[in-house]
Amino acid sequence: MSGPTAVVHRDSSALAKATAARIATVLVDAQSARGSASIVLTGGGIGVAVLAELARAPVRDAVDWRRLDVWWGDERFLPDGDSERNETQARSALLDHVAADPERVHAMPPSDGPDGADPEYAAERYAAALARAARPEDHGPVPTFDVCLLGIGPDSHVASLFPEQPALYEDERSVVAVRGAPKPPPTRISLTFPAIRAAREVWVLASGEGKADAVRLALSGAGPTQVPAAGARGRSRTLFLLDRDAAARLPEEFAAPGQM
Ligand SMILES: O=C1O[C@H](COP(=O)(O)O)[C@@H](O)[C@H](O)[C@H]1O
Repeated sequence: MSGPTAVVHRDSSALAKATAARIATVLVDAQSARGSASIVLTGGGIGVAVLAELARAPVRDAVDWRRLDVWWGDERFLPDGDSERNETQARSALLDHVAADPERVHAMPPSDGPDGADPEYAAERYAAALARAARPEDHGPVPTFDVCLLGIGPDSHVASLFPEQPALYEDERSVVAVRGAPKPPPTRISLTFPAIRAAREVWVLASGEGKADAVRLALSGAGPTQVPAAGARGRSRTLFLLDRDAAARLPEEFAAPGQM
């Protein structure tokens, strides 16, 4: 796993634009090197803003959207089309505006889907889809995602891995149901740490002063049980992509003069 690097942008708009450009570059590079690319999307304010910027950016035309697998890091377990679903928001921000292959857009099941309102079955279904997509060279039950985007909550949750919850201890399953989440809605589906850590690159996105303490803790050597974002690491690279407000309390070793 790679140690994290922090990159600080002037404000949330610059953060969203720069991250959109980064995504396009990573996807183009992956398609050039391996024929296709894969990305894990996040929900949340800055995560969806990044997708909207990517939809607007001319560089989006450099990506071959049909050779892309789209996965989600977590989902709010709500009916299909609910405006609070991460899938619904990602579709309206980006996926409805590009020529993605519907067969390669792998949304997490909704609460009125084939498993009904049972998030455990829905989590198993998603884990099975990931396992089918994994190839022998992936060495595990999930594909080696090219990039996994994660938001971070003020409580330092990433995906739907909340502090002190049982999902944090999962070391076998790639996807779990989460019940009793402290942030609504209480029922969710989430990738686990082993699935997140299968990604080549993990990017934690944070905007706003309300995230500054969570970012500081995640970069201060805290344990992932108390500070889940501290456990989000990529195989090759881990980036914390921040605006100045979210970076306001960075540990000294991350606060490079050129970034502030
Ligand atoms: O509920 C969720 O929240 C987090 C962070 O959201 P934000 O609006 O505070 O940035 C997000 O990462 C996660 O995917 C989502 O389900």
